[in-house]
Amino acid sequence: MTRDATPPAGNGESPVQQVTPLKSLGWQNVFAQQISVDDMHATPPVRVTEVHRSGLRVLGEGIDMMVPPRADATVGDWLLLDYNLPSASQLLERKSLIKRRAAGHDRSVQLIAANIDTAFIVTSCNLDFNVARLERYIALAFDAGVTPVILLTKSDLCDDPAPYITDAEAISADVAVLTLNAKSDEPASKLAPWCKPGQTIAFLGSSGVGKSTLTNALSVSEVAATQAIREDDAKGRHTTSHRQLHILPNGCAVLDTPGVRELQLTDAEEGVAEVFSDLDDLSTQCRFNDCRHTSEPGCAILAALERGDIDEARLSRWRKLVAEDQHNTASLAQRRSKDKAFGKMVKQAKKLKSK
Ligand SMILES: Nc1nc2c(ncn2[C@@H]2O[C@H](COP(=O)(O)OP(=O)(O)OP(=O)(O)O)[C@@H](O)[C@H]2O)c(=O)[nH]1
Ligand SMILES: [Zn+2]
Repeated sequence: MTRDATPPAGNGESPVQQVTPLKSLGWQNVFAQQISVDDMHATPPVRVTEVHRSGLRVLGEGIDMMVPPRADATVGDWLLLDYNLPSASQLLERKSLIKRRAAGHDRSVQLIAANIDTAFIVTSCNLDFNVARLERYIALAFDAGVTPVILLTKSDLCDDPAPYITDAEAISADVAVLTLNAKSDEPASKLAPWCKPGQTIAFLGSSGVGKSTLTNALSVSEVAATQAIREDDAKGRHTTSHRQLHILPNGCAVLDTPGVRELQLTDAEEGVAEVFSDLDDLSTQCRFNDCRHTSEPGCAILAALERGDIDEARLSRWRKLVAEDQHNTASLAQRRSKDKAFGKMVKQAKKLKSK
């Protein structure tokens, strides 16, 4: 897969052209192709804009209602609304999906958000800035099929943002890096290339980095609550209570996710390989297929390290991400096979009972 850091091309719309209600909700050709014109009337498309325990809030053309909760849908998803039996509404195939391993002992996958076009990975020009965390978010975005853009906030609060920019730009040639003061009028103009009608964007990052401030800056009205930050530790308090999809005045949708503090990678092997594509390519030259690049003879990675061609710290972050991803993926596989075995047992027990 090749990528570049250029923003999405305009969908042919001119500024004067009216943005339809569906388009401002993020309706695109990839979804339209999944439904016939006749079905558009019988089962109109609706987008999941809020996820609550009691149900999903869906919006469509002239539609704003709650449908029963379902495990297979998340915020950002498109459903073909079945008026008679909303729980039977068809889930449309996704363009992208951000997921993560659920917290706690339950190792199930948690759906975070669907059909995001661009994820702004937000961090500030202060103690929050952490290359390893950025790499994780970027790997996750790549893996989800979402275009990542690094967004460095609070440029006004630091003497010189240049070192942050240099470090961020070194992460991947395929990821654009922006720096701004989220509290100024910069967000609208700097983010404009990605925030077009029909596009869905999201801000990911730690608490207090400015995600709500950015959403507010792009909106006419204040839609997301911001809260004062604790200056001493550069951490903010958690102010986002549930996931929401905000429709901006210009017809772009913002998915405002709760602060994802401890992001774990799940099945993100491809994303990790993309962020570290140089190391991944190099590893194909190792003598052994299953080389762990620790002490194996003929290891191309270790040879490059010795020559000083690769950065040791970056190599160790790569190793850590690969290991973490393998661990999470293995746990999931284990759980799935356990579930399968249990299902089989239940089936057999039922069979025996009915005999
Ligand atoms: N000076 C300055 N302050 C900023 C900037 N971005 C955010 N802030 C301030 O930082 C604090 C936290 O910003 P929020 O937008 O609430 O952060 P958040 O990422 O939404 O935080 P959570 O909702 O907890 O995830 C607020 O007081 C903002 O006004 C910036 O670029 N410059
Ligand atoms: Zn090797």
